[in-house]
Amino acid sequence: MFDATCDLIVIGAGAVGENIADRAHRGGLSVVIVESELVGGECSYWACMPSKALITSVMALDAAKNLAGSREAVTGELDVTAVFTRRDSFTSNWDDKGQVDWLQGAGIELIRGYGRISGVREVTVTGPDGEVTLLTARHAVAVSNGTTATVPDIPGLRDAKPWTSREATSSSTVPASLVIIGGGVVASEMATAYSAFGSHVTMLVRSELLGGMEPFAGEMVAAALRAAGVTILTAAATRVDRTDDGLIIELSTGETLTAAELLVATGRTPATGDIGLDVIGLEPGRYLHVDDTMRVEGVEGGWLYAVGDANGRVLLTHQGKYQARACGDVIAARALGHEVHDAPWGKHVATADIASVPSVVFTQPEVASVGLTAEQAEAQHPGKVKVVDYEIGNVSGAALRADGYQGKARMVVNTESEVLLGVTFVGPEVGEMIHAATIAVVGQVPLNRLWHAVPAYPTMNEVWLRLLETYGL
Ligand SMILES: Cc1cc2nc3c(=O)[nH]c(=O)nc-3n(C[C@H](O)[C@H](O)[C@H](O)COP(=O)(O)OP(=O)(O)OC[C@H]3O[C@@H](n4cnc5c(N)ncnc54)[C@H](O)[C@@H]3O)c2cc1C
Ligand SMILES: NC(=O)c1ccc[n+]([C@@H]2O[C@H](COP(=O)([O-])OP(=O)(O)OC[C@H]3O[C@@H](n4cnc5c(N)ncnc54)[C@H](O)[C@@H]3O)[C@@H](O)[C@H]2O)c1
Repeated sequence: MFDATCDLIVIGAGAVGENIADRAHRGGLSVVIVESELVGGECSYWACMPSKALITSVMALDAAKNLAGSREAVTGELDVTAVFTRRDSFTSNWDDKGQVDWLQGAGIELIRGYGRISGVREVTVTGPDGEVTLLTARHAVAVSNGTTATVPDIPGLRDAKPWTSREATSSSTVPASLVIIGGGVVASEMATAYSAFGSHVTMLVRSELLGGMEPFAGEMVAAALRAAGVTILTAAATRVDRTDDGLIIELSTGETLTAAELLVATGRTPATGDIGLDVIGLEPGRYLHVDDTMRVEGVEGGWLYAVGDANGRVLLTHQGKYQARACGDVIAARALGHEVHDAPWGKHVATADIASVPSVVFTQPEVASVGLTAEQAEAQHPGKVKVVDYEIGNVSGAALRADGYQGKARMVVNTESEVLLGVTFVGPEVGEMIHAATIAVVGQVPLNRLWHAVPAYPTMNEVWLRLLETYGL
């Protein structure tokens, strides 16, 4: 057994773990990071990057088809093999050498293997060949080991070995027909991609698409998917069997579907089932509850942190990396006796997780949002909320971008303080517009000052002017 001591041990070298390690090392600590699969994690190889690489070509083709003049130049079909090849380049063909080199350059020690907490500030790593390494941290252990796809307990489903997001984002073949269980973000994005690749896609949903967002977002995405040939059924799978001819899916409605492939996109499960949480009195298999500095609650001595997907606060890479910057910095500050800035919006807390999370759903149309929906705002600020809607297609910049541009913008205003609580844009290419909204929400910019942020003409950002005019400015 090899023993090593360092200041900080990070379990999981996804985007989040890399950032914790980097910030803590820059802050003056020695750091060992443990990774059981590929350095770079889910986002780099089976989530954000490959899924977006698949969809971008679909969007570019749609953009060309939606403009007279360009439309006439589109004489062929999407080259799906070329799309897969381009996707493979974004995953470096599932080779993490580039990220390992980056870790080395940053001065962070990598131990390959599966890490388990085996005592106070102690992690035991089982390597790929069974070799065991005992790591001891002088100051802290950070868990950033992510989540795995949830596979619900539907009779026959596990035995049928369905696709999860991993297979959907890494496949180099297009099933002739694809049934997707779920109506969330993964389901909607993959339905967009695979229907464009020529698969006959059927989504099995419980209710509207993209639950938790403004209802018009799910409605517009559903309408576009239907127009693209996707069937959306409000039904549950009650039994699944894989046969030599594909999958047979029995539904709660009494119908039976057959499909070449089945994708399960029903959310995520924390990967905390087998990382030794029981050794320190925590319940395995659950998200680790943390304070705003990412310190796990209920651990004596406060040496354990959980960051990114592992704490379940927000399952998005950019928020996880934001938490990681705060966490890496605060671990270094606490270790070295420096001042800790843990008041809301301080350097060492992830306040934006609560107040203003931006996200973009890469469907066609895109959904870009930040902060609260109208319903959430009304629940938190009863009687003090005004909702302003505007058709983005009425803005010159949008009309120029696509013939017959269809899109909708909503801003949710606190009428007492006259600041924005939330913004949602739905439409082609709105993803790039959301950062202005994030700045306005985080900065709590008063509307009468936002009025002076004049959008350039003729860009789609002129929707801001129209929203403010509609509000009454
Ligand atoms: C299909 C899909 C598309 C997505 N698209 C987006 C997007 O466009 N934008 C966005 O912001 N978010 C997106 N997400 C969410 C995003 O992927 C996650 O929020 C992000 O990957 C979380 O990062 P993480 O570092 O916390 O965890 P992960 O990326 O899951 O990394 C955890 C790492 O820990 C390792 N590990 C696990 N257990 C151990 C152990 N015991 N010992 C050692 N190593 C261990 C794993 O191998 C992994 O490398 C998407 C998710 C999915 C499923
Ligand atoms: N563009 C992006 O930023 C992006 C893209 C993909 C994923 N993500 C992140 O990854 C996370 C996981 O995505 P996801 O789509 O798997 O989860 P999700 O929470 O977005 O959607 C889960 C869907 O599955 C349904 N569902 C849950 N249990 C079910 C069951 N037993 N039977 C049938 N349906 C069931 C839900 O009703 C919902 O429609 C998301 O929370 C999101 O934060 C982000």
